[in-house]
Amino acid sequence: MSDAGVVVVQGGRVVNAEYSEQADVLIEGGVVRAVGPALPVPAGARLVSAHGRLVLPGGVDPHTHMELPFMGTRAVDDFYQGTRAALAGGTTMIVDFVLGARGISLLDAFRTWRGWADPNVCCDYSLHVGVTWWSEQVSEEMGVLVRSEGVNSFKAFMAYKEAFMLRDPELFSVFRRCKELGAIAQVHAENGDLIAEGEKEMLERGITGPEGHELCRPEVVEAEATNRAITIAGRARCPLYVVHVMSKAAAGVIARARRAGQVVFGEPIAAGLGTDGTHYWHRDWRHAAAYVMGPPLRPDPTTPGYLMDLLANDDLSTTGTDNCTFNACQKAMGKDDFTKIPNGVNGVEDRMSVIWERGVHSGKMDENRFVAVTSTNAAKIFNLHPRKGRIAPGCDADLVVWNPNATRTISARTHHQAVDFNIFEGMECHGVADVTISRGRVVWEGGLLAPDLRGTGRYVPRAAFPDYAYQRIRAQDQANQPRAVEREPYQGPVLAPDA
Ligand SMILES: NC(=O)NCCC(=O)O
Ligand SMILES: [Zn+2]
Repeated sequence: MSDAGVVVVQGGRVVNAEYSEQADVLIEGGVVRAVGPALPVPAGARLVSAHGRLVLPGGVDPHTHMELPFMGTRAVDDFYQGTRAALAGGTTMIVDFVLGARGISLLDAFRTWRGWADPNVCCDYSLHVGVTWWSEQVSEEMGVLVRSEGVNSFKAFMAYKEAFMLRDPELFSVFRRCKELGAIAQVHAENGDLIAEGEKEMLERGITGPEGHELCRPEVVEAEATNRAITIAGRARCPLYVVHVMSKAAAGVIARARRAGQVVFGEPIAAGLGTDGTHYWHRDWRHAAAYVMGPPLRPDPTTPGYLMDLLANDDLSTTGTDNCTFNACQKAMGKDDFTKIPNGVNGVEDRMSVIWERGVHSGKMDENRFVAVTSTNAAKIFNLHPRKGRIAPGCDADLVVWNPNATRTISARTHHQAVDFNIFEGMECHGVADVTISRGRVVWEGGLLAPDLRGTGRYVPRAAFPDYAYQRIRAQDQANQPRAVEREPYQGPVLAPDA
């Protein structure tokens, strides 16, 4: 099942973000060579039937945290198991985050993450880099990362006060540096000071369970920070990408900014589109703790549908997962104090099916919009397009034979992730990956993963100044240049300042 020679995907409906067509796809050497009706089949080619199926670009998950060291432990889905699971769900590329501690060289942290990922990834991957502190050194290293290491996106945190949080002037400096370098600024938008105060208040009130996690960081805490980040990025005239948009209020802030012409992109995640924060009030502590992530899922049950509406109409742009998984014993580090529950949930395996079910099967978006929000838009924003997120001659042969009529029921008992819980447990989804092809190899077929996938993925460098973001930024800079007013010099008396 894992041959990487010539493959012909026959008889499917090829779906790109702009249009769909009935066509075969000829793959050779890991690259799409031809797309068209009734293509001649080269001798010895492997045939993959897509009759009655859709052929989609493989999913690009722009937000994962495989084996992240975090909150005193380490995420259990590592680069191997996490990317295997991605392939089983139809995702063929992830973009993970380098997150070094304060004071750590960004370059050293980047090399550490490459060391973890390169020998283990089962699909292609790239790396955003977190800027968790600010200095001349950080500024210089951002330049090296862009020029020499193929990084074009940097994430700043407005939360995690004791660990990663930056203050407004630091955010401004990071965003300005991103602008100079042609990078995309990313932000985790929550007000870290208010969260810290809220945590104290909840614990003082005797609220120690997972519900305290949401109560101390309600929607307004996310919306305020989202608005502040957009304001600061606007002043830095830098494109901004807001990761994990979890609330109606924050999504509304992004929608308004986009309608006012700002270059800002919002990323809801599978968790926020597929489930909600009522679980924090579940009587079973382990169940409730499994949903703890930041920003939290929202208890308003209309939130997932609302976020999907905004995703469908382009107020929101991409979908990630923030996949960052912890087992029961790790979550139990916070059994007496919700502030110690490691933050994070699953999603990398189920994102495509959850979005198909809630987005396409529900009638909110069509198959082309599905492709846009699961691969193409992320590929455009992070300068991977058309290599990723598109099926056309010259593109990487990362694609999925998608069965829109089949269903599967999500469960931790059957998923391929390392984590012992699934936040979508019991959800029946239409939309199933029948076959996944990664770098021209059939890696998932008939419910089985190829056995020899470890280390077969590659690091994908990304060039600076993606047109999708920077064309408009350049034009706006040109159009909005501040100009001094030409005046006759003032000729009147001038008061001498007091000595
Ligand atoms: N989101 C979350 O809860 N965990 C991963 C780290 C982060 O992205 O904030
Ligand atoms: Zn994250």
